[in-house]
Amino acid sequence: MPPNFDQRQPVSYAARWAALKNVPAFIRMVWRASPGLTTIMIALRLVRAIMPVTMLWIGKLIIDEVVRLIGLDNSPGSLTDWWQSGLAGYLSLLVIAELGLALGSDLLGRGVNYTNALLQERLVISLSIRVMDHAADLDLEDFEDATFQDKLDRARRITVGNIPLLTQMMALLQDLVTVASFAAGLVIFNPWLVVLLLIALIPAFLGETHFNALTYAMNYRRTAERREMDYLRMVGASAESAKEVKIFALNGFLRDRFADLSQRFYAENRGILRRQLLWMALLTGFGTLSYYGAYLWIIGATLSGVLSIGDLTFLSGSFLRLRGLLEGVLSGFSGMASQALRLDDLFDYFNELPEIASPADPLPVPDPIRQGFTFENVGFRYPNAERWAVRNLSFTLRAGETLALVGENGAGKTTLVKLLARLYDPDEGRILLDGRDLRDYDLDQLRAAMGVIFQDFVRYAMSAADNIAVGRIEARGDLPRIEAAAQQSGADQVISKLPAGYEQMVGKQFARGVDLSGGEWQKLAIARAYMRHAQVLILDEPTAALDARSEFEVFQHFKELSTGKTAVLISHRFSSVRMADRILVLADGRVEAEGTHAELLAAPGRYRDLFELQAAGYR
Ligand SMILES: Nc1ncnc2c1ncn2[C@@H]1O[C@H](COP(=O)(O)OP(=O)(O)OP(=O)(O)O)[C@@H](O)[C@H]1O
Repeated sequence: MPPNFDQRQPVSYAARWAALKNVPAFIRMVWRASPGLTTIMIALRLVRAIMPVTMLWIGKLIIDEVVRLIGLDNSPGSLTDWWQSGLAGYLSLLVIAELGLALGSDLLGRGVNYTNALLQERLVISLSIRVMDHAADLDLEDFEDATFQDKLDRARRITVGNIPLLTQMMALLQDLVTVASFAAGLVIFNPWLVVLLLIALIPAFLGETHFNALTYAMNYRRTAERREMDYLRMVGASAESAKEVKIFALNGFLRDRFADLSQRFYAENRGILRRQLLWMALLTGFGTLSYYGAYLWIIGATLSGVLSIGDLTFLSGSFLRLRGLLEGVLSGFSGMASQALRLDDLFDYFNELPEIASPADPLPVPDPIRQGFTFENVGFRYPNAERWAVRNLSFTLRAGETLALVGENGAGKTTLVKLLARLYDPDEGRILLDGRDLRDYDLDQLRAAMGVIFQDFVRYAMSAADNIAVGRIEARGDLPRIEAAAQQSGADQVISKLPAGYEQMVGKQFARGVDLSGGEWQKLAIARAYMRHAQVLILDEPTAALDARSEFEVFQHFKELSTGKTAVLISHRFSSVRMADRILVLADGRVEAEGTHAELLAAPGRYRDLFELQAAGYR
């Protein structure tokens, strides 16, 4: 196994910021996950946002009132005297209000955390469901594309665990409102204070952004080296490589290579850090100067009586908090940009649209099918494949017949079945059902009319009953029907040996699961086909792991149960194939010969050769 280190391609600084474009769509997703919780969350955050300025303002009123009371002639001495004099009524109200706000702020904080946790859960659930639903709509072809698989994998990973962007976005909203409320407070006293504040912050902010961009660009430029360093670190100290590193005494080599790379990195990084140190010292110094300029004005105005002592505390408090808040807002945007970048994967995935779908005005699938399916010069190539999997394929699958497909590995048998079930559409030619193109029919009805069991059927880590019920999931609660299907495929014998019978959990993924042999799994899978009243039954070699007797029995059952139905079976065993009404011999994606077993054996050709080869093995 290759050492596991982050292989994601990084993006440029500009692209990172551009990812903020995803935020509106993200907000819609949050809203859709839970309109109620989103509203409560925003309301709580908004109330919380204006609390700091309100508390500071009441603090100012308290100080002004205290100063006024102290200045009174004959002011009472102790707190009790004050209380009895009735002079401190307004002050008491203010203090109670301040206390109430402090308690309320705590409570609100907890409310925000609670709502946030619930909303996170709702969002993860709703996104996971959307990812699953969307996967069900997409074409099989998409799943065979490596780029798409990466996309799907990353989209799925986003929906596991918390989504930090949600919390970041809400916290940023709250901080922005708090900033606005403090700034409004400053404007009331003197609009120039806001200007001074901006002068104090903007140069430092620009400087910080510039150096962040430089560091980011350096990391971006050195991606290859950084990944090599990660790789060396992994190989140098991991369980997978420990054996070889010891045997070949590679430690010194790996360490020197790592040290060499990191030294170059270090030198460049130090250069940036030095310049940052100088510039930032200057710019923040400038900021501090204008901050104290504002402070000077505030003190001056207080001394000259324009401002009260309460105003002084309010303004200096506001100034101090605004500085911290604005820095937080700026880094909040930057954090949001990185998180929003991860959403690209999710949106890319959601933007992928299926090509195989029902037409606008679909035909109903005929019941019963009268003529059957006709392949007319069908050609199909898998995505990104050079070779045609099938080409110039022409034949008819007649309604009511049992057709066997034979051919060597890679001849195109499974591909033919996938085309028949419209898991893919042909690239050339067409497939007709009762004279009309397969693409004109309702896709859901078409799939419902077919029971296909593939050679690589899924082994569900669920109960034995559910493993059969997946063939017709609506009938999951219908045990007699499940039992009948099991009996028809021979799965009933497997299930009777399980400790918990039909309720037995199979597969080893979960505790209490009992694993089955390949042949036993196949019997469960084949029962799925009998769960549906399909007009067309297809068994694509799901019997490979069955012993000869079981396969014979399975196919005999299949033949009996498919009387009057259209059936296709794929097998490499001639004992099974010969039961079919007609046999198609495929080679290189085309029909090479067709006929009954007897007809095909009578003439020289691939069928006879293969048959004799197999027969020789048993002699
Ligand atoms: N998902 C895929 N992507 C690319 N090529 C594929 C894919 N599946 C099959 N092929 C190719 O298409 C050709 C036909 O494959 P197909 O699976 O239809 O053969 P088959 O006759 O069913 O073979 P087998 O007897 O081994 O099951 C082969 O050359 C195969 O390599």
